[in-house]
Amino acid sequence: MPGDILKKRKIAVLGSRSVGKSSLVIQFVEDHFVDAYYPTIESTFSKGINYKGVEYDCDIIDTAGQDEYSIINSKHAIGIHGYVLVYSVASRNSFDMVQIIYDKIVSYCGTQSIPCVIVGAKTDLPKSPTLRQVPEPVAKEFAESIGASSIETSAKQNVNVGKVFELCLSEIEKRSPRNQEPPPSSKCLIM
Ligand SMILES: Nc1nc2c(ncn2[C@@H]2O[C@H](COP(=O)(O)OP(=O)(O)OP(=O)(O)O)[C@@H](O)[C@H]2O)c(=O)[nH]1
Repeated sequence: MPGDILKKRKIAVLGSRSVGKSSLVIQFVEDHFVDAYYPTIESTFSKGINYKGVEYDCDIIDTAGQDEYSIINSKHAIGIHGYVLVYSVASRNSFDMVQIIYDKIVSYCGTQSIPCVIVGAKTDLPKSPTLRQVPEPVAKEFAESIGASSIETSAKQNVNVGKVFELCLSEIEKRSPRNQEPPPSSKCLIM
């Protein structure tokens, strides 16, 4: 049925190495925390997400950690509906990397903005506020500047994990054509 096809969503999770992308996805899909570190090549997980009463069949693509030399290619763009860009609140470099990745995706896709959630992971890690390298308002300001949502999470303590994917669906649905107001010039005037 055409209605079923519309409810399939693909979400790509990107960020620097070891920021907690796999842990976030595994906590969400499989309900447990992975303490060990296994660098990811690429894995796709499937999960049904009920958002605002609608069931979405989501493919969540957990990608390999990126650095400034990594290249965005078609698998990061074609068929992807929304992005989860992850940094660690204990690593300023990983936050800078999120901004680089965002610019690369926008430039690869040739659009002005993309449906995206900026995620500050590992909030349980800085044992004192002085060990935190990315203050929440800084990330919020960046997210607002690009029209994205932002949230902080701990996969270890299962804080805000489900919220990440709800926000991502919300960003995707906000931009879906049927939720857009037609531009004023194309509005029909019934006489
Ligand atoms: N304290 C704490 N550690 C975490 C959290 N999330 C992930 N980690 C740890 O950070 C390490 C890296 O986590 P991964 O989820 O493998 O990171 P990744 O971003 O998928 O790494 P790549 O595959 O290299 O890109 C692991 O040892 C995790 O246990 C968290 O919320 N809190």
